[in-house]
Amino acid sequence: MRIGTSMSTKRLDEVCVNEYKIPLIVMMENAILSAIKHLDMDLYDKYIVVSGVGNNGGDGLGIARQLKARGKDVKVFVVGSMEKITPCSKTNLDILKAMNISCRTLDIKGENINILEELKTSIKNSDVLVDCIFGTGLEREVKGVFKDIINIINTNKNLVYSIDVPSGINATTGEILGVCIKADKTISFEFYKRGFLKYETKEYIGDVVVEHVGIPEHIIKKYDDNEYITSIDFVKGNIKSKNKFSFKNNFGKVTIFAGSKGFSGAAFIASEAAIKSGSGLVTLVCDEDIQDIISSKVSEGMTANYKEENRINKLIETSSAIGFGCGMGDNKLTLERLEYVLNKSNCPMIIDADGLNVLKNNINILKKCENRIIITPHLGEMSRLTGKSISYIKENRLDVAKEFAKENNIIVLLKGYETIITDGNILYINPTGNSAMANGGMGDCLLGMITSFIGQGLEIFNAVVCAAYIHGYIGDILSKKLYTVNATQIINEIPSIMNEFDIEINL
Ligand SMILES: NC(=O)C1=CN([C@@H]2O[C@H](COP(=O)(O)OP(=O)(O)OC[C@H]3O[C@@H](n4cnc5c(N)ncnc54)[C@H](O)[C@@H]3O)[C@@H](O)[C@H]2O)[C@@H](O)CC1
Ligand SMILES: Nc1ncnc2c1ncn2[C@@H]1O[C@H](COP(=O)(O)OP(=O)(O)O)[C@@H](O)[C@H]1O
Ligand SMILES: [K+]
Repeated sequence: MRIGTSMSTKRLDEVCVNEYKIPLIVMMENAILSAIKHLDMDLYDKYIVVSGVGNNGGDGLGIARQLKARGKDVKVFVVGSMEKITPCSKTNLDILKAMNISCRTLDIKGENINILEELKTSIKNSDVLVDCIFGTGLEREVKGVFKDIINIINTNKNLVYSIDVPSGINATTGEILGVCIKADKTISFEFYKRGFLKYETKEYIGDVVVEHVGIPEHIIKKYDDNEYITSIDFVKGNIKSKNKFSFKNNFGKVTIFAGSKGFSGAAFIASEAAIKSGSGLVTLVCDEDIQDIISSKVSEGMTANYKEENRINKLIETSSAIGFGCGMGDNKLTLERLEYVLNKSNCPMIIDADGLNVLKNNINILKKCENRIIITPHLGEMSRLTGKSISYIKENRLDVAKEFAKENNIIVLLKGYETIITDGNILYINPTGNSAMANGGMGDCLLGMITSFIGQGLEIFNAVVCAAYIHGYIGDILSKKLYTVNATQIINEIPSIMNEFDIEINL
């Protein structure tokens, strides 16, 4: 699914109208027809449509017409200066009038008290309200009669469906411009609006569906912003199939540097996650004093300790991916080890936890490793790395992650609700995962999965996107029956879920 801003919508509209000669009224009618599919017409008969005078309002007027054509009871309220009504909205308003569909207008300069009372009563007597006051064209604080209407809708609430965006939200930034409709469902067009990704907007947008307005795929592709929400089909398309001729060398040899005294769990989880994700060979490098404990638990993996220099050098040279950092300790030795592995390796390297902590003020050591480093910080780690506050990063997650990735020529996976994966140019939002997974070890598990997927030969960026998706997908399945989901429970489910994703097993 594509992510887009108000600007993306505007640019796409202009290109379609000017270059491809698709009249706006045609796209509007497509928008109308795709929106009404979501209005639960089998369940509800009484509708109110509240429209503005922009094209979002035009969508609403067309929806009213289509509802009437399906035998529904529809009342329409139009708010705004009639001299500003857009041509397509005017066309739809004229059709409504000609069809004698009840249509009340609230002019911003007029005395509207009686109509506002009528709106309140109508809401109470209806099943569904369709909100088409503002769409992507909202650009300043909502005031006056617009504000009154939105407050009335929110306080007398029945079921509210917002078209394109809940009226009152800035589609690009997610800022609430004074007041905003609280939608139960938002039926958006072509793009999942970038503003919806701001955590504070979740109470306004409800469930979001993204519908099409009839623009051919190749045109959208040409003008999209390279920002997407990962789809299950994308993941299925990228998972490597095991065919009958495969043997272990086909599935990568990975090395994981993790663990220290008191943190052997992190090393175990990361290695076990890599094994269960399908790596051919997994070796864990750890301190000698925890090697035995881990060896006894990771029966399918190998272990090495830091004293075995030749062996480690060989592992670094021959690995197809290296994971680094979980439970290693935030200290000088970890930094030295990180520099050592960075210098000696050529393969992709995934850095997490203490590997990130020691990078603070030392980010320049990544400079010579162009295009093969993936970092997987949570907000706290990202704050230490960038020197920016957690609240600033939270507010500007997408741009902070993108800029940091671009500046350092790395892939950034910024963890949390709706994890971000970006290389500074392309950005994916991961829609899976939940708060039952917010506990120790989850990040170690993710590191193991990413290392494994890259080691198995998936394209690096796609591997990160797929690992994050499957990690959260398993968490979502487990959380349906478990209050809390632990990393070991995720690990146990990886093989069966991978099997589900590997749809084209070539037997
Ligand atoms: N490609 C697409 O995605 C399509 C989008 N369409 C619809 O078109 C919409 C965009 O239409 P518009 O660009 O006309 O924008 P809107 O319909 O969002 O409205 C903009 C109008 O509101 C006024 N306005 C802005 N801020 C205000 C405020 N704070 N108080 C009072 N008035 C304010 C503006 O002056 C303008 O008249 C989309 O959201 C979508 O619903 C479809 O109709 C056609 C195809
Ligand atoms: N509320 C949430 N919604 C979605 N995913 C979550 C949520 N909380 C945690 N996760 C996922 O769980 C993992 C936790 O990683 P991290 O914070 O590094 O944990 P730890 O360091 O404790 O192992 C991340 O992949 C994160 O995206
Ligand atoms: K709207």
